[in-house]
Amino acid sequence: MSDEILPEGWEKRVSRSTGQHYYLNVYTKESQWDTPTSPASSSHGGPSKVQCSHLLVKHEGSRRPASWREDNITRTKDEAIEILKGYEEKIKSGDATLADLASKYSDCSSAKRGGDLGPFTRGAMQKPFEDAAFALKVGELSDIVDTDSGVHLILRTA
Ligand SMILES: O=C(CCc1ccccc1)N[C@H](Cc1nc2ccccc2[nH]1)C(=O)O
Repeated sequence: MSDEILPEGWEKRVSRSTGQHYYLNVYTKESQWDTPTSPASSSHGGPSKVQCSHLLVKHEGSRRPASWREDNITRTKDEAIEILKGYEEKIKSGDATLADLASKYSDCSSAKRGGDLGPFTRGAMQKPFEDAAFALKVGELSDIVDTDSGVHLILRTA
């Protein structure tokens, strides 16, 4: 039936020659006869969509050196990195969670949601952020990631 629910990233197609229906991986454009039972993976076999939370510390060189926390952010990039290293230690030692620290200190509007950015595919975020996020396993914390927005810690949550 054509109203079946398919895992993320698959679409149902009908073969023009045989009328047989098949399934298309929208990321790799590969097709298969069998009904897919898991989300379509990207060409590198990695996930096609991830969900992450992040903690952003902006600095004087940030694209927009302002946030809900501070109208004019003047800290240097080195100072921002040292601050983020402090948060990284607290998270890794179990003294705090990324969500707690992001809600208090992140210079991104996602701070209001504990740093949660929601699910996203490739192409949605700045490339250094995307590459770091898609390389993480679920539950894994990134190293410090540098983007035009500032410096980030990223936690993959799904
Ligand atoms: O771009 C946004 C909003 C991001 C967002 C996405 C989805 C849900 C909620 C927020 N905020 C920027 C700071 C910023 N730069 C980023 C770069 C990559 C990922 C998240 C980022 N956050 C800023 O405030 O300057």
